[in-house]
Amino acid sequence: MLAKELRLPFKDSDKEIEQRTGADIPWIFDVEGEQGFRDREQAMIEELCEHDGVVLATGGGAVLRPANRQALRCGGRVVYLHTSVEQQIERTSRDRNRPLLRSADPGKVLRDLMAIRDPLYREIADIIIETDERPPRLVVQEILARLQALPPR
Ligand SMILES: Nc1ncnc2c1ncn2[C@@H]1O[C@H](COP(=O)(O)OP(=O)(O)O)[C@@H](O)[C@H]1O
Ligand SMILES: O=C(O)C1=C[C@@H](OP(=O)(O)O)[C@@H](O)[C@H](O)C1
Repeated sequence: MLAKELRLPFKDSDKEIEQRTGADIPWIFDVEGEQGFRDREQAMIEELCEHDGVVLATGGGAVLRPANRQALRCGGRVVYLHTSVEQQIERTSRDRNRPLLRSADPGKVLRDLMAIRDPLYREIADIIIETDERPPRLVVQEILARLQALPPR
């Protein structure tokens, strides 16, 4: 939706990894482990951040590696779509495609992940937007307005 408004191509790093490997992400986690997936993710993010004029969506763990944070910062503006853990639990409860959430207590996993990742997202974000109880259309409008208000780099 954002890419359409900005008239830019949209890239999803997870989808690109799946297309290139011909395997889905749960399969990559099963066969290569999380580190194997993270290596593929890092290579993909470094490649995609070199493109100009692209809206890039990453997986939620992309901020973990310093190399990814640097590539994302250098590549353009970074927007952190903040969602409370309560909403994350609700939004992911019917989704079986997230290997890290295959747990007896996905709420605890999400709380633990958020404690580690939230400061990392904040470290690199140019813009932080609250998405709880706000439809995607409003979130996109706010991103557009806040991008326009940023001083040039
Ligand atoms: N602002 C929003 N309001 C309601 N539901 C949302 C909103 N943003 C995303 N969702 C839903 O939450 C789920 C996870 O969103 P997704 O974009 O896949 O997150 P991520 O890529 O960060 O894992 C999807 O079902 C999506 O439709
Ligand atoms: O949070 C994570 O570490 C991950 C999130 C996933 O992407 P989404 O954020 O799109 O679910 C995907 O990259 C992989 O399963 C790891």
